[in-house]
Amino acid sequence: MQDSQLEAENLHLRRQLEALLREARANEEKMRRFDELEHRLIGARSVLELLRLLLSDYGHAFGIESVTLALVDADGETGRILDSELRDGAVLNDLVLLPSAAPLEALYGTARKPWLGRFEAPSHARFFNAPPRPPRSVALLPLSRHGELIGSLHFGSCDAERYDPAAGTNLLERLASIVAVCLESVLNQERVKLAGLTDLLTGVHNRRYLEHRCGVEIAQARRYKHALACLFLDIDKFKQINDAHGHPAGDAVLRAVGHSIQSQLRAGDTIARYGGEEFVVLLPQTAAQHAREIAERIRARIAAMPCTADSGQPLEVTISIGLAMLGAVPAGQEPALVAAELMAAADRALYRAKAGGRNRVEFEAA
Ligand SMILES: Nc1nc2c(ncn2[C@@H]2O[C@H](COP(=O)(O)OP(=O)(O)OP(=O)(O)O)[C@@H](O)[C@H]2O)c(=O)[nH]1
Repeated sequence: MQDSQLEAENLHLRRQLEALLREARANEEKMRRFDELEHRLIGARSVLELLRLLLSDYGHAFGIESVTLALVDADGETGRILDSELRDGAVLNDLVLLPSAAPLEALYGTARKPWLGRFEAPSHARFFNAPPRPPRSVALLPLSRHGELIGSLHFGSCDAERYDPAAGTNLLERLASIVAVCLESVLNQERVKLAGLTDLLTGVHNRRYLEHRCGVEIAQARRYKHALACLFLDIDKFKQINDAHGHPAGDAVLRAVGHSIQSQLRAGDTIARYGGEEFVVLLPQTAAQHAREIAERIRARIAAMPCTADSGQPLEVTISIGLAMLGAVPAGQEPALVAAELMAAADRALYRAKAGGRNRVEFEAA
């Protein structure tokens, strides 16, 4: 073989070796980033921290244009957990809550393996929440725990070749297992936390949560000079309902009233059962006139709400509402004291609503 031929071959081999080394280094770097993210996922302390890592940091670290997540939420509990975590009506656009696992079962079949390939709008679009540009290739990862599909993680790329059906899926399967365990763990933690702050009968928050929330809302209202309205709501002649139709009928009325009030509030508002047949609502960033309208609407809806006892007898359910607005607060005043005064003012207004004939709204400046 001639020297020049040997030299050319040598050069070619060297280039090949360099390319392999570059690829090995890139893979090593990818593994390092993967390990780092894996550690952060495992260390996530709240559902929001975990979702941020997955839906935002993961895409940035690996240059993935679109990362979305679907979670099965059959009883609505995950939605409630997220509502209590997300403040001021914030939403997570890249998260879809599914009322059942059926769409995921249809997607993954019994194999429940990651699916890699071209984006197919009819079956994949619902998992990508209308991104600015539809992805060209996707990786769809089933998330299972104890044999049940609990969700699905989706990566979308503008590069049509990025997620190749022939590529190995070991790393993605490992990621899916870790994400499923982490999600289950943080959701369980939040469930326990929420249970301690929820009224078991009505499913709305309890007084303990209200006291904490009221402090937060007052601090925010003072810092940003926002209005804060407080409603004290009490079911009228509730004792008569219990006495005439029994305690279970009374419980059903409490649940229906709690549900009706909640359904009329915005995501950033707070409703809590204060005790017995009393509820408190906090309306941040709501001026007096608007708060009056909301209170009046809640009152009217409940008065019109169809309610029947087990015997089939119609029940007349009405509520009285006291409304108070957070007034000017002297600097340095204890938030707990301010909260107590605000609720006391709403309670005084409620007393007047009762004395004035019930099924009405009364106002009192705090
Ligand atoms: N069913 C049921 N009743 C409850 C619960 N908690 C408190 N109560 C009842 O709520 C009733 C409250 O009665 P009162 O405070 O006299 O008030 P009221 O009959 O609503 O009368 P006004 O408020 O003046 O219109 C009592 O009979 C309590 O036993 C509960 O969790 N379930």
